[in-house]
Amino acid sequence: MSVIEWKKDGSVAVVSMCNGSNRQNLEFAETMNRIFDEIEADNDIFSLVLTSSDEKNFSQGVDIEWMGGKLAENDLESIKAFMYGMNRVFKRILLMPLPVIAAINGHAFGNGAMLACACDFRFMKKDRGFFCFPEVDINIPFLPGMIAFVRKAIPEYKFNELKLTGKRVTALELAEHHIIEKASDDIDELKSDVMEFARTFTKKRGIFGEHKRRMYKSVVAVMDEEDPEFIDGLKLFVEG
Ligand SMILES: C/C=C/C(=O)SCCNC(=O)CCNC(=O)[C@H](O)C(C)(C)COP(=O)(O)OP(=O)(O)OC[C@H]1O[C@@H](n2cnc3c(N)ncnc32)[C@H](O)[C@@H]1OP(=O)(O)O
Repeated sequence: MSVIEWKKDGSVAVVSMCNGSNRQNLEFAETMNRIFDEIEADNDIFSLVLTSSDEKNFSQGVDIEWMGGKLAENDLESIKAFMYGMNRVFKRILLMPLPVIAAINGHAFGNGAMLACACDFRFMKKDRGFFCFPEVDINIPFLPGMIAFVRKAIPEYKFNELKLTGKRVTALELAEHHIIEKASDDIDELKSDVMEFARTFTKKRGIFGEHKRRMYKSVVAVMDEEDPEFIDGLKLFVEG
């Protein structure tokens, strides 16, 4: 079974991460990029909802165990392919010529939280699930490109707090700072809120894509120009 699946619901593509905690590894990145190819090729799709079928998790971020295994095998190329693959996922969301809406149905940690931040809009349910950047506690620095695109989703004062404390927050706190459109009561309300919002979009791809290209030009430049130094040099952890 695939780690990510998608289906069409009218003009909306619903992409569901379906591998439990949805840890991100090379297979995750390659599958997401393949699904984006399929969605972009279908001109009857006007919005994309990104969610997970798991009861508890949206995505818990990087698959640290997979990465540790690749390091132990000295398979550094797979790690680099994963990092570039995820950057491609983030960049494609930033530039996709249709709205990408995250339905955060559970825990969104690290790269999982970042995945939601790359999206144009976010909704989250409030009864269970935390949003968190734990990197400060697990010795993982953000890539420069990550810092650049998270800033478009989170006000600077709040990003400063979340990034430097590593605190876990719920949908209610995210809604207070307009990081999400709405804190939905439960999974059923989340689904209906997100689908109702997604269906309001029937914008032409040309103009929608051009808006996003101009808005995120400087973010994409950071990803293209500054990230390779850290990925190619595998400067992914900080000691001490
Ligand atoms: C550059 C990028 C780097 C990376 O990506 S690095 C990887 C980063 N990822 C991580 O570090 C993830 C690591 N994973 C974890 O730490 C844990 O795997 C989780 C915290 C994600 C989940 O832990 P669990 O114990 O399975 O969580 P629960 O059972 O869902 O919740 C624990 C308690 O918290 C309550 N709770 C959860 N959400 C809410 C909410 N929104 N409002 C109020 N309470 C909530 C629950 O009910 C429960 O409580 P009760 O223990 O009493 O049953």
